[in-house]
Amino acid sequence: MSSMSAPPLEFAAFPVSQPPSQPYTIRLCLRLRSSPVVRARSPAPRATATAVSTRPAVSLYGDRDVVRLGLPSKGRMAEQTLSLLKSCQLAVRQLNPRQYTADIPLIPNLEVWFQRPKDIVRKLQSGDLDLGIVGFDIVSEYAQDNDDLVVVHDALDFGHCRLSLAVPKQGVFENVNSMEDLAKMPEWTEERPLRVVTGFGYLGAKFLKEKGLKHVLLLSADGALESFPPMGMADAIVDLVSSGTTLRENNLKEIEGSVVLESQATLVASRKSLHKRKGVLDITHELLERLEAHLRASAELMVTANMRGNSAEEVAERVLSLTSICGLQGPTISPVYCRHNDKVAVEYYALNVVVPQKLLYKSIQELRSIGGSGVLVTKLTYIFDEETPRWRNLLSGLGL
Ligand SMILES: Nc1ncnc2c1ncn2[C@@H]1O[C@H](COP(=O)(O)OP(=O)(O)OP(=O)(O)O)[C@@H](O)[C@H]1O
Ligand SMILES: O=P(O)(O)OC[C@H]1O[C@H](OP(=O)(O)OP(=O)(O)O)[C@H](O)[C@@H]1O
Ligand SMILES: [Mg+2]
Repeated sequence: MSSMSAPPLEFAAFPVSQPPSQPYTIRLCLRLRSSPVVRARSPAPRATATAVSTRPAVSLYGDRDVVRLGLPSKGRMAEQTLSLLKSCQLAVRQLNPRQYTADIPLIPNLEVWFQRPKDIVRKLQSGDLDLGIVGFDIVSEYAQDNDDLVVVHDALDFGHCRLSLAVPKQGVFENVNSMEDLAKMPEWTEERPLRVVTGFGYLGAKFLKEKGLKHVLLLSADGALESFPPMGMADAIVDLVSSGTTLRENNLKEIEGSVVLESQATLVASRKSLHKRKGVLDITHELLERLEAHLRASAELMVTANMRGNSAEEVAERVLSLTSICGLQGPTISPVYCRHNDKVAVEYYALNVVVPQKLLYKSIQELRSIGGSGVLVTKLTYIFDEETPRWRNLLSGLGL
């Protein structure tokens, strides 16, 4: 668990028109950490002999030929990202675990950079990265609805979680079961607003405004948020939920309509890079094809079985009568030739069929019931379709 960032009022939602010391009602005009308002509240720096700039590093967009992919350097997404790429034959080669750079030998013109998830989004926006794998929550929070970033694959099938508001189960919230109930509570006033702590200032503020909450003070922290209400430091939280265990263990509950956003890992790209940097579009195409084909394949298994029969058609009739087996286009049935009394004969047919993983056992039982034997089951690496709709959508979104 990471520690809380201090101070929690970093993006307190005070109105622009009033100084922060006055009573405030949320107007949802957030000042993020490095905002002028926050800086204006710190004492002015003393003049020193050396001028030190604290501006963010500035990139020179056009300065490189190599394409850059940002991957999470830490946290729960890091390992799963590498393992997904490995399953797509795109193993990442990192010479030293402390190095932030690596490569994927199969794609020569690609550099991998390990970064914190939010920095992946920021660097995609600044042009220092071209592609990245990061949770949709982070994309939505840090890209803030502008269209510099393009989500190339929105469902990489790991890092599933939701961003949700939660309140204590007991006390004033005991009978609060929906966002409407929360918005109607008389307890929250200009003088005593509902204090909501979150690491998602942009999404949190937008959501609370959409839900019609009037008197809200948004507080910023980025770890162990579930401890804030029991410690009396906040009334509610907006945080990620996966199994729900952390909420439950801290006596918090989600309420109806409290989900801000559903999230999982995504492949994102910089729109500008897709348009302008040589090689980005081709690499994106290859990554997308491999990821889609692999994810599709990972839900299926290839089943091979021997079937006794008089003809391929007769075997096909029996197989197609089964409910669990239909294959991608239908089963492939081919004769198995063997020598019988010096003559080549066909007694068996080999059946090849792709079966959904969850129907495997049922298919085996059904195959046996129609005379199937010697059943082999193989994992599939890829199922490539003719063209991925995501690629078509990407091109049309780019106007290509
Ligand atoms: N409980 C969870 N279950 C599944 N996925 C999660 C969960 N919490 C977060 N995620 C996803 O994983 C991403 C990274 O979360 P993680 O907790 O590893 O990093 P972090 O919160 O930024 O860092 P840290 O927890 O080390 O402060 C999140 O942005 C989200 O997409
Ligand atoms: O619903 P659950 O499965 O219990 O998961 C939810 C918790 O997971 C994340 O915390 P994390 O472990 O990343 O710690 P953090 O608060 O320090 O980020 C998230 O911020 C929640 O606290
Ligand atoms: Mg975390």
